[in-house]
Amino acid sequence: MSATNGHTSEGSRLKDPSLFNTKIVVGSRRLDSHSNKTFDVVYPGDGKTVIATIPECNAQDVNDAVASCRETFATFSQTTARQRSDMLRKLNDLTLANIDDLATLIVRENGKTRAEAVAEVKYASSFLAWFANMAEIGAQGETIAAANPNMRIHTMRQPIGVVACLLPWNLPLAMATRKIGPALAAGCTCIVKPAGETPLSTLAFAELVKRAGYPDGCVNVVTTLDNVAEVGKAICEHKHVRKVSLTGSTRVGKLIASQSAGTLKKLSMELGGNSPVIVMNDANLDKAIEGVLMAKLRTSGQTCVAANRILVQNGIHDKFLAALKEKIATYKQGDGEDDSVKLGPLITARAVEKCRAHVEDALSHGATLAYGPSPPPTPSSGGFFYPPTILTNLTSSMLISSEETFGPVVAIRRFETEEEALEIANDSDVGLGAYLFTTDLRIAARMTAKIETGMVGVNTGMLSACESPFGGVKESGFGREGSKWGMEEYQIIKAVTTDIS
Ligand SMILES: NC(=O)C1=CN([C@@H]2O[C@H](COP(=O)(O)OP(=O)(O)OC[C@H]3O[C@@H](n4cnc5c(N)ncnc54)[C@H](OP(=O)(O)O)[C@@H]3O)[C@@H](O)[C@H]2O)C=CC1
Ligand SMILES: O=C(O)CCCC(=O)O
Repeated sequence: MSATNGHTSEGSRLKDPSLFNTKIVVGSRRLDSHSNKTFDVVYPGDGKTVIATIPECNAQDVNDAVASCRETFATFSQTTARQRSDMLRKLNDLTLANIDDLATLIVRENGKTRAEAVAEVKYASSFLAWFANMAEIGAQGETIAAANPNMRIHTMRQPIGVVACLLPWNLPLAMATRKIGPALAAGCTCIVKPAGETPLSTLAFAELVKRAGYPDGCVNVVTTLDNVAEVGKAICEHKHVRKVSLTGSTRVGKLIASQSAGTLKKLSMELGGNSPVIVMNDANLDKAIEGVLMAKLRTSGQTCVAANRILVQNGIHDKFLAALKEKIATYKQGDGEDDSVKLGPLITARAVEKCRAHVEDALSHGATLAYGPSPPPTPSSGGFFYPPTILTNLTSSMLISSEETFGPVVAIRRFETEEEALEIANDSDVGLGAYLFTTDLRIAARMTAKIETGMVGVNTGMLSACESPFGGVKESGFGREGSKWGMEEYQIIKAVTTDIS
């Protein structure tokens, strides 16, 4: 890669440069990898500036990190739920106190706009606050009415052990706290692997974990880009890792599941989506446009709940399209630090290429380009940008109907009846999010019950909140994050039976 090496000055962008960390975390130590190799983190906004050089880990680094997590688990698992609640509150205070620096790191490693990065830190913080509250509530056991009068049965909830948190690059800090927060609340210790593209916010967060007073080894971090196959396998096959939580693609989810089978780990899989949006004739047009743009363009279209197939009923189709074109034209694309910019770049040149391939495939199968450049642009040297694009006349035969695009491409399909919309929406191997716009409560009640996804937004383009269970069905995975169920994923239920005769 041709690169401008700018990372020596990168830390000076932060108010607290000591949050700019480029070493892995193993217990009290900040280390290079056993491999002595490194990889570069590149700023997606120009596609060439190297903002950090990070250790390329191998299986030995994983083993060291797990050993440290295991050693700490012996004592950390014995802390009280109230102590863990207090520690998480302190960690949340530190996260919010460093919101500007964390947002800067997210803008630089991911490319999203500063407003989005600040929103992400707040979202990340909400999981810490939520699980600080849940630490005590979620630790409660139950008394069971035993059939045998001589027996007393009660349950206790205990931390499952060392957990692995495998993070995506699209919301690097929020997905870190959505996993690390409940793990620490439950009394687990964590080996965290951020995505290779976005390790900096995780490494900064690990420093805050230390400052919050957590024992060394509660949160260890290993980093990799090119050696992810070896590192991922070492984590999944390690007998002392008892649980893996992944947010990533369905392809990688299947790999992790098969690699974890030999040690029968508990798994949480938050995988890819292909979210349908259904806009009914009676929808409030302003709300539908606002919701579609939110669901489509957040993080430049790179979320697993991004609207991928926009199904619009015939009676409102043309009005909807005209309003959408007008509104999308106001989305300025560019450098995330520019306040007037609403859309940042994509994460890599590969992501730009995926958008181009989806648009080209749709056009070759009869779609119409309603908005955006023609021909579809290829990755250029000026950053990983793909311009906002609207396609109409989407059909099932197009790639975009079966694969998430992960970019700012809005693909619209007409439908006539409620049944037809449901059939198209459910014609997918995955089922994570779905959105419905209607002002008729009867339609909403019927359709939300029949949509095959883990989450449905009605008259909103935003499904995500720390208090709401996040997760999917079908090949979007299993397990729920956030909410009152999120901590259970990191616990075992132990039943204790006592003979009192
Ligand atoms: N649900 C979600 O939030 C996400 C969905 N995706 C989907 O995947 C598509 C492709 O994106 P891309 O980044 O290439 O996706 P990949 O499937 O290559 O990677 C997704 C994540 O899994 C990690 N990973 C890859 N291989 C392994 C492995 N063998 N063991 C453990 N972890 C692994 C990656 O880490 P690393 O970056 O270090 O390679 C990354 O964090 C996107 O267009 C999108 O559709 C992608 C990311 C997040
Ligand atoms: O998997 C993702 O894309 C990240 C989660 C998005 C969200 O929480 O809204």
